[in-house]
Amino acid sequence: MSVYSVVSPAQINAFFSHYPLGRVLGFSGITDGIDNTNYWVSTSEGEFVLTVFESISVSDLPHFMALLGHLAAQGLPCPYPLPDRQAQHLRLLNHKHAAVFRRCPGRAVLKPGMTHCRQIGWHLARLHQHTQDYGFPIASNHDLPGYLHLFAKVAGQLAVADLAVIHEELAFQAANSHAGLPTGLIHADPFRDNVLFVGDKLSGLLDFYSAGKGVLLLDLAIAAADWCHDDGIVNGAKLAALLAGYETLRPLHTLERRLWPTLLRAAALRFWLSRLVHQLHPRSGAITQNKDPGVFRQLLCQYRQAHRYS
Ligand SMILES: Nc1ncnc2c1ncn2[C@@H]1O[C@H](COP(=O)(O)OP(=O)(O)OP(=O)(O)O)[C@@H](O)[C@H]1O
Ligand SMILES: N[C@@H](CCO)C(=O)O
Repeated sequence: MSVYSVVSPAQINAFFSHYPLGRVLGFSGITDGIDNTNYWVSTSEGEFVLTVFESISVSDLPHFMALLGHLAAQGLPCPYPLPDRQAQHLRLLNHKHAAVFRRCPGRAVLKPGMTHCRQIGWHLARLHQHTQDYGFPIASNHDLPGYLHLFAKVAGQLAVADLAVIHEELAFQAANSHAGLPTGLIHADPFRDNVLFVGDKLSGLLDFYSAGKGVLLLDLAIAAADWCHDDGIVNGAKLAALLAGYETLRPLHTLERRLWPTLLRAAALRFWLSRLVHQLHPRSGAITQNKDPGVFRQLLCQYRQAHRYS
């Protein structure tokens, strides 16, 4: 998260007065993440997170709020928007839509081990199972047109060597369609900073604002891109643990197994491109993060090398 919308104590107090959540005792901006503005808020009733939505379209927001309610009702460890005194889940703050969530226990694990990789795999399978019949109306942009859209934003500013890798990879992805793979609701951003653990137990799966209908296996490939390497060096044992955790609940189909190396490459390409967009077109904000795009270039090159010899 970054803080783009700066709010005053008076605004926070006024905002929270619409909720039956007690008296505000203090608040501070959260620096993790990129897309929305988040604040920790302590009240006399407990610990909360206030999210000010910065870029999600107003027409999409109710769908995300309903999805979070559905996931929580299914017993997934996901924060859901708390209702205000009028039973509304969204309110305006500084002319932007905002919502309040209970703060989940736990911390993000920055150096995950096998158990963590296994658990995120298992929870993604659980997410996919519990949303099988959930009609989510938003399509994921994790597909070739989405990659091309991101690439168009940065192509003019890239080094020749990077352009060559990206062009080759886009051509490879175009020639290896994901058609026929099982689809459903995907989280699309199951990065380490969106997952909390208490000890070795997963206690929070956060940030569903990239979710959409897409290829299920992409969720695993995206998780692999963030969880299954050690400082940019692919860790095969962690990849195996991620897959094993997932397959405990949902064994992969033959086509999914065949396309796994292709999807690993797609996920690395996607986050290389999206981080380049953030780096080369930064948004202004009071506290903002810039994450390294290079790690995904490095992963993509390793995946390509491994795929060539597989
Ligand atoms: N309900 C919650 N409980 C505990 N921590 C939370 C909660 N909601 C958000 N956070 C914290 O705030 C951070 C940012 O939240 P979130 O990931 O939703 O923001 P974002 O800007 O949408 O991020 P991203 O760039 O990953 O899309 C999380 O990494 C987590 O540390
Ligand atoms: N998790 C993504 C940002 C998602 O918007 C990244 O680290 O690049």
